[in-house]
Amino acid sequence: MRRHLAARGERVADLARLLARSALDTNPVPDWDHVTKVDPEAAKKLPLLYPLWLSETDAVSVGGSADVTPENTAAAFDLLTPLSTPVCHEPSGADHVTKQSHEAADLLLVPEVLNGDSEALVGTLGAAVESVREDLAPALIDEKAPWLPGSVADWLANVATSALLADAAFEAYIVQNPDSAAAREAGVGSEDVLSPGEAKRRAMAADRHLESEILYLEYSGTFGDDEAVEALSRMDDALVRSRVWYGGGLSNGEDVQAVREAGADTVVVGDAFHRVAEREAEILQAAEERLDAGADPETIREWVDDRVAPDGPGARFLSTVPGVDDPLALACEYTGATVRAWLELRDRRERASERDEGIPVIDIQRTALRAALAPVVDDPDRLAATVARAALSGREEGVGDGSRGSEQLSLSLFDGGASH
Ligand SMILES: CC(C)=CCC/C(C)=C/CC/C(C)=C/CC/C(C)=C/COP(=O)(O)OP(=O)(O)O
Ligand SMILES: O=P(O)(O)OC[C@@H](O)CO
Repeated sequence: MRRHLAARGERVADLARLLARSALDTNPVPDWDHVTKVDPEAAKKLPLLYPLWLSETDAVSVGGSADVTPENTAAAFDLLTPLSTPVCHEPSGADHVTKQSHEAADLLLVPEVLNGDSEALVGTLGAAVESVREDLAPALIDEKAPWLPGSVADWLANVATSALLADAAFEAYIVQNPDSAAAREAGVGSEDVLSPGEAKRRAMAADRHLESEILYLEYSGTFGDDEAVEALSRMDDALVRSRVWYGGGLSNGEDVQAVREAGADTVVVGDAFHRVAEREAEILQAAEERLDAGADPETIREWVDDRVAPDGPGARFLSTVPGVDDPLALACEYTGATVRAWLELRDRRERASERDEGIPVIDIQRTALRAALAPVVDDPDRLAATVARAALSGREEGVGDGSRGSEQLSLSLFDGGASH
């Protein structure tokens, strides 16, 4: 009888939780399964056909804790805004939010670190709110309605600041790898790492008091394993509103499954994505030496299949995406398309140089690049032009049309080869 009652009590509790989490779900952050974090610093490269790989993820988040600047953030947004996938902005410095980032991002993610120094909890946030209220918002109002009287413009800037904060999603971070750049940035030392019970209690405070849209368990660079699973399991029953995100060291399906089963709503993958670009640079360099520009797709495909391994970066990244059934086959397909597109772009660039056109112009119509991108975005012309322009741009310069140069692609046509 007691067992029966206990079972009934559990069912009622489950139902209450379900109601609290679904019917009454007021959290504006979508319940994404998989987010890819793109670090804008130049050392973190993107695969040439990054839109293909990113078409598998539910959302992209632009941000990093070291060497991020307003300029490299803007350059990353230039590459990513033509994607059909939502793109979030996760600033780590007060000056990272600019007019351009504000216009480009679908969602602003605001980190607040629960186990770091007070700078990382509210200090940087305070500086950012001040800069939005006193600089960014007045500049936006002035641009849209320069004729408004000063007092009205000031009132509107106040309203705009509140709107920006109301639309943002706050991330309550628990930073658990003291050896990471994120921990250094947030003042988290080894003594600040939380036990699963402490993590749960701070998560409950963030959920119910701070009303954080996201509770982010962060092991940046290393997999949290049993300790992370334990913390997530404890949080799972305890939170009512926050989405639970896990990030750190994910590069295979088993680890993703473990943290999702423990209660992570969303997994975040960073390094495993950037490693795809590192391997790609090697493959493309080899392709330049071994394959003709006019090699047929079948020959390219066979050549690529010999070089893409089940434990290589492409298959590993894709194995972190729930719903990708055959990561190796997809990695071979995307790498094959990349080799084709790259050999063709190089060929077109060489011909343009032979014609001595000064700044080489590549017509993206009828290219393998455009054909590869067409199935994954709404506007393949714009995206193919963006990718070709980024591949053509030098390390520091644009291509003479006012666009910013990009240092992020795995390789550059400007210096005639892979950048590694
Ligand atoms: C614009 C508004 C309203 C607010 C922004 C307020 C800001 C910038 C808060 C940042 C506070 C801060 C310094 C957080 C540091 C922790 C952090 C952002 C970790 C995430 O870094 P990752 O990019 O995940 O780490 P890795 O670079 O190690 O991958
Ligand atoms: O780079 P990794 O280790 O995948 O970590 C992802 C993310 O949580 C970092 O903020």
